[in-house]
Amino acid sequence: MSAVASPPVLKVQGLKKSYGAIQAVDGVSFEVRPGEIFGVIGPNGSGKTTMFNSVLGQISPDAGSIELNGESITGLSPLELNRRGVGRTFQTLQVFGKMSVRDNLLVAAQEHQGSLFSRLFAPGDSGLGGQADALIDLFRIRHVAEQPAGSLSYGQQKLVDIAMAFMSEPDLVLLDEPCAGVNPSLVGGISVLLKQLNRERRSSFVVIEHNMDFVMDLCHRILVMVEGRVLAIGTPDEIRANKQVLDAYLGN
Ligand SMILES: Nc1ncnc2c1ncn2[C@@H]1O[C@H](COP(=O)(O)OP(=O)(O)OP(=O)(O)O)[C@@H](O)[C@H]1O
Repeated sequence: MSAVASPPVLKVQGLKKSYGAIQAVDGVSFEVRPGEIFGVIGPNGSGKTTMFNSVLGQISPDAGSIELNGESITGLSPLELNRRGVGRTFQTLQVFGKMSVRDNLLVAAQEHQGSLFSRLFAPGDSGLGGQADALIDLFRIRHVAEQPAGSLSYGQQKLVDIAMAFMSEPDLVLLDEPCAGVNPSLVGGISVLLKQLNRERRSSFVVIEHNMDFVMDLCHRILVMVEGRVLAIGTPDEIRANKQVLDAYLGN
């Protein structure tokens, strides 16, 4: 009896998005395998965020198809994607400064569960307290859990922000520049955390990041985007040794 291979967690085919004359994403295709940490790198303006936002239902692509675990998710809203097990972080912090760290986590989970008014009311526990506490311990933010998130350092707020994406116990998390603005001393810690989450929860990640050391250390495979197109996909070693990538990006 032959083993049935699992479908890719994420399959993107022929994705296109233009803004007027600017072809921001120009026919991008790739697959993310179950349990994989998949990096996306490329120069500023190469279309990484536009590709991300198209996958996440934030903007409508002009063409292309997107599948999650073998099922089409093309055109689904961010809320529907959350319900299907897709989490995300943004380039900018999404924490509520006046709410405690723990309440930020609870609200994030309630949002994923589809409570549209959850941001308007003080959050109840909704049975999610145990999950929040597990993440608080994993992220080593227990000592600040009851403090207003806005009183934390930027780096600590970034940790809270990342933890929030994991409250819905997602299969797939898309992280948009998790190291942006973070003190170099914390970058290694974020990498360790993401590896631990990947190992223990078996979730797959897509990570956009400019910090090359971080990407090369963290990711199993990396996609290089240039001018809206895929220049290369490969392991960190393959990408480092790729002459086209060196010429177009890494060698600069
Ligand atoms: N809302 C928009 N309106 C018009 N042009 C846009 C819009 N969003 C992105 N673009 C253009 O699309 C191209 C791709 O931008 P995008 O932000 O996706 O690149 P990126 O690789 O994520 O860049 P960065 O690394 O700087 O975040 C750029 O030329 C950008 O100016």
